[in-house]
Amino acid sequence: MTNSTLTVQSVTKRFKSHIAVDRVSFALRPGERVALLGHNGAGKTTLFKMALGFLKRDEGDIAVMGAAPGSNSARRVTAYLPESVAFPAALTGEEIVRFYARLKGANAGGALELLERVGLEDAARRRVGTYSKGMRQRLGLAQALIGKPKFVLLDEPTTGLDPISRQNVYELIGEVAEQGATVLLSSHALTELEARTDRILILSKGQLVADDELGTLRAQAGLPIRLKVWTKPGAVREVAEQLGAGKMNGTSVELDCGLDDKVRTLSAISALGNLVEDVDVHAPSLDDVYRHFSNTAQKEA
Ligand SMILES: Nc1ncnc2c1ncn2[C@@H]1O[C@H](COP(=O)(O)OP(=O)(O)OP(=O)(O)O)[C@@H](O)[C@H]1O
Repeated sequence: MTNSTLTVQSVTKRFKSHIAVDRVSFALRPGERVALLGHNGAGKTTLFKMALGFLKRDEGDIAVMGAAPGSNSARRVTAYLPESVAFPAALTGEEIVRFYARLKGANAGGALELLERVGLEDAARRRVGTYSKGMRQRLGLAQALIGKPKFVLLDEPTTGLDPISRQNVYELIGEVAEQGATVLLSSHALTELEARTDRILILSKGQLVADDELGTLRAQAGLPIRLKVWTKPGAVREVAEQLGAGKMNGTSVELDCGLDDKVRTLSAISALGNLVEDVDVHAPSLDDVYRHFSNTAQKEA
């Protein structure tokens, strides 16, 4: 546990009689990119606020690199990007990053590089009041990353960003993690997280209902793999019969198989030779995995 960037041990937070976070435990290691997922009101922001020291927990323990959240040593290593960032409209992007660099005792050159890294070099001398929402969000990310933080908390960092900017944000997150920082981000945009995070945490009604790599969660969920077999013209029925498959249309046959059965099924398809033109293999998506764990938790509740 001493090696962890963030340690959360059996943490509970109540608002009057409502339990917002319920006995949650996990630990994050250096260099991990972790997605925190959950329905509206699941407790994600409450957990963030406790890790930042903005809110006191009712039970359990939280430590940021061994220090109490909100303490000087925790604040020195922590960066936070809230879902909506606000900056003084009259200042330019460059003035803002210079200001934060001074505040954090960081090098101004590095801060200006970050401004470039988020694609704001051309707008650096423009007043923030003229920035679009996406530009303000990117400025927020640059500001958060000043001073090479070790623990980076990002609350829906890609909301309001266009596809290229989203890609840039994930590239930057990847670079920061490669340098050893732990990135914990909350998001509802599951598709874009799939290949860009190392670990998934799912909260449901305040409880942590899943915590692992996507591949492991897929295996735990036991969801089927979907295969779509494109056939030679006129061969759909024969291929469907040979594979004992259910669904078919004019040009393709669809079938589901378990993870254990994937190789055997692909061999059976391959044995059909030139009756088959192509095969698409769809592993369960993060959306499917998320739905599985959330629905299971709701049913158990
Ligand atoms: N200050 C507060 N006072 C009372 N209840 C609160 C307070 N803050 C949060 N809650 C409640 O705690 C629960 C968890 O809220 P939280 O904001 O952590 O959810 P979330 O997962 O971040 O949701 P979203 O995806 O909508 O941002 C909700 O039921 C919310 O209404």
